[in-house]
Amino acid sequence: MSSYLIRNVSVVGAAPTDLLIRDGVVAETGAGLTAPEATVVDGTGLVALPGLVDLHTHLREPGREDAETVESGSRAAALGGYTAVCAMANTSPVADTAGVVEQVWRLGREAGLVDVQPIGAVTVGLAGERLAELGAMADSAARVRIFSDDGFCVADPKLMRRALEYVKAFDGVIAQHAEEPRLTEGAQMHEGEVSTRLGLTGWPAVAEEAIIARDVLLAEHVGSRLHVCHVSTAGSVEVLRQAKARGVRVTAEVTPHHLLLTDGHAETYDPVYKVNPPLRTATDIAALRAALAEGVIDVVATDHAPHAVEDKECEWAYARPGMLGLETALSIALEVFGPQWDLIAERMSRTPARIAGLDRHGIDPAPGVPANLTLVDPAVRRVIEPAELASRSRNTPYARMTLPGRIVATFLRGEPTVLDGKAVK
Ligand SMILES: NC(=O)N[C@@H](CC(=O)O)C(=O)O
Ligand SMILES: [Zn+2]
Ligand SMILES: [Zn+2]
Repeated sequence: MSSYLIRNVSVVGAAPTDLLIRDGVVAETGAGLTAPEATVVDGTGLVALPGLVDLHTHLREPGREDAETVESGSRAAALGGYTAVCAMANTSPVADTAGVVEQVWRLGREAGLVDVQPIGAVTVGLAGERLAELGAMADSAARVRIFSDDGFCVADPKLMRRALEYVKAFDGVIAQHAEEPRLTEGAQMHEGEVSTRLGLTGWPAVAEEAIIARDVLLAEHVGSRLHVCHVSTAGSVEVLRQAKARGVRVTAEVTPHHLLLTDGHAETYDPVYKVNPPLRTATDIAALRAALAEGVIDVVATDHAPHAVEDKECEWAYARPGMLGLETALSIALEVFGPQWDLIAERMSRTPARIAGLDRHGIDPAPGVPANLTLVDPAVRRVIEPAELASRSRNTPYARMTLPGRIVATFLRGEPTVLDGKAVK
C-alpha cells in the first residue's frame, strides 16, 4: 500500500499540521513530519474533513443504468468529497431482497470509489402492502440497517408500526419519505402563493407534517428508531423539536436544495426545479437552516436523484421529480453556512455515519483512525458546468452558478479516489 504525506493542512479548521497516511490509516499527525517513501500532497490553504457520508443517494442500478450506475454515482460522490453513500432502494428490481441489496453492495465494492451501503425497501416492491424480508437483508453480506420506501411514503400506519418494531431487534432504522398521499394527489409544486398564481396543483406542507407527527408518535410508542428523509417545512421542524424534547428516537435530514432554493423557481417552468418534496418558501428555508445549526435537524443528505434527459427535459407536469446533489453538496453547505467546519463535519460526516452504523467513517483525522477523509479548498469559486459532472445525468439546478469550495482530494481507506480535483480511476 502507498503512503501519503499531506503537508500543512487544517484539520476541521484547526491550525495547520501534517498528516501521514499509511496502511489505510492516519499514521501520524504533527508539524514537520518526514516520510521519504510517501507521496507529498501540499495541503496549504486546504481543510481536511472526515470523508463525507450521504444517507440518501439514488444510484439507479439495477434498472436505470442510463441515468446512473453504482460506478458513475460513486465517482460523483468521491468528487463531492464523500467516502460513503447509502443507496436508496427504489431501483428496478426494487432492493427488497437479500439478493438485490447484495448485488448493489458488490457493485459498490467493485467500483471501489466510496463505500456503498444499500438501504433496503420496507415493503415488497415499494407497494406499501406487506413487509419486505427485512431480517434477511439485515443478515445478508450487505448488513442492511436502514430501510426506506423512499419515493413513496409508508402510508399505512399499521405497516409502519410493524416495520419500526421489526428493526428494533438489530438496531435498525426506518427512513420515512413523509408524504400523506391523499393530500398530494396530482401535486406539481409547493402549495402556496406561487402555485395559486401559476394554477398548478399544490403539495401542502401539512402532507409532510402530518406523517412526521404520526411517525414520531409511533416511534415513541414502540421505542424504535425513526429517520425522517428530506424535511422541507418550518412546521416539520416544530414537530421534530417537540419530539426530540420528549426523548423520541428520531433523526432528520435536510437536502442542500431545500436550504437554498425556493418555490419561486417554478415560475420558470424549468423541470430541473421539480423535486419531491417540492421547493418551499424563504420562511421554510430560514427555519431549516436554524434547525440544522441547532441540531433539531441532524444531517445534510443530498437526495441525489439523477434522471435521464427524456424524463427531465419535457413539460413540467410530465417530468420526474428529483435533482443531482453529490457533486455540489459541500459547496452549497459553504454557501449557506460559510466556513463553519465543525458544523459541516458534524452534519455531513460524523452524524450521518453514526445514524447509518458506518463505524469506520465520520471520524476526524487523527493517529490510528481509518484514512477516510477529504481535502477542501474553500478559497476557490467554481462555475458549475453540467457537462463536466461525473454523474451520467445532467439535472443539476446549479448549472452555470458560481459556488464556493472545491474538493481537491478524497481518500478511501488510505488510497486516493480523487487527486488534484480529478477522479483517480
Ligand atoms: N426526491 C425526488 O424528487 N425523487 C426521488 C425520490 C424521492 O426522494 O422521493 C427519485 O428517486 O427520483
Ligand atoms: Zn423521498
Ligand atoms: Zn430520495
